[in-house]
Amino acid sequence: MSDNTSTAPAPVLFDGDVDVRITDTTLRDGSHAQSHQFTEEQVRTTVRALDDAGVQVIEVTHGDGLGGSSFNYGFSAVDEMALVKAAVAEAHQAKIAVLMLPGLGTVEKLHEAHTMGAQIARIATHSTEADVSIQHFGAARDLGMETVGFLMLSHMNTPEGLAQQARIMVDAGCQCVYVVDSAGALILEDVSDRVEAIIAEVGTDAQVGYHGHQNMSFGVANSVLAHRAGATQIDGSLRALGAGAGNSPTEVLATAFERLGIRTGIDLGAILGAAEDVVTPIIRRMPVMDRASITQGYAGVYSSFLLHAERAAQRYGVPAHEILTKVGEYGYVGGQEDMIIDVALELRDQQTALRDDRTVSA
Ligand SMILES: CC[C@H](O)CC(=O)C(=O)O
Ligand SMILES: [Mn+2]
Repeated sequence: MSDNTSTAPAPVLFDGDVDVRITDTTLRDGSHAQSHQFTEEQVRTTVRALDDAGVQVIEVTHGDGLGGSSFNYGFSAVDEMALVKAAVAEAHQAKIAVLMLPGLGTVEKLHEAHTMGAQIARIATHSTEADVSIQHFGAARDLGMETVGFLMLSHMNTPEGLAQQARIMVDAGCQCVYVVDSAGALILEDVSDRVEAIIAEVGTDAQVGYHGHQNMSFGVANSVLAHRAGATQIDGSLRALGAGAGNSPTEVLATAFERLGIRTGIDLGAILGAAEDVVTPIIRRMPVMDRASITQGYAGVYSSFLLHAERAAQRYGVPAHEILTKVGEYGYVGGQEDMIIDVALELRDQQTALRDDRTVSA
């Protein structure tokens, strides 16, 4: 493992005078809403627009991270390494980040992405499973990459529990730990309490970030509170393009932070243009707050389960929001996508039994 102990000075990661660094994930989390069908040309134009607007980090990979292109998660239209390479070629000031889930993505894939020019490795685990990321942080630091840790479904752990998980990541070489509201389930102090707890644990050993989803419409407000609590890296997505009801819109984050006098280094005119003129025309499915996605926020269900639930709903003739409610009750987490089918079958059987009862008693 690499020599990156928690006694290292706080990482200085930002270029220029910014108070908060925005990472745009249109080309990664947004890939869910696009059913992973981004073309190389779409990646190039989006990166160019984000880079021109002054966004410092742009994430590019399959929606489920490196190695996500598969039967289970959906095949990408274009190999993600080609997309990473294209993004790197278009970015003049922005760094290209890749995300990986240990187990789905491998260290080998990380090496490949680094060879393509990716500079930041974002390693994601469930909010109670940080230990599975240890070797990946070591590998990323050995490659000289900047590192970010994603504690997914952060609502499923307490602030103190999350802080302990953050410590594991930081000791492994993570330079910024994110509170990841994968379900859009956190509301205001739920976020700031978690950010504060992590800061209390990691101090100056690492930064803290926040990644929001819009299922209950709190992405931007939560981001502001996260920043007030000490978070210095915040994620967004143009036009909110992302899983579930989408992510905190990058263009709104930039506008709101500017109004609050919090410097992001982003040019407002340029980012509004990027959202409106570059990304809007290519969107296949605009993320919306509807019955299914709001249910996800309320029930605390992983945002990227939405399309899986909708497909199962169609196939087995049961409502998607009912599937998602049950998935929330059972506490399924990322990686358990196949259980959505089981839930749909369970609901279908219940429906059939109810119908049969009615027929008998009629
Ligand atoms: C693929 C990892 C995951 O979807 C990361 C993320 O964006 C989230 O949990 O919200
Ligand atoms: Mn997400």
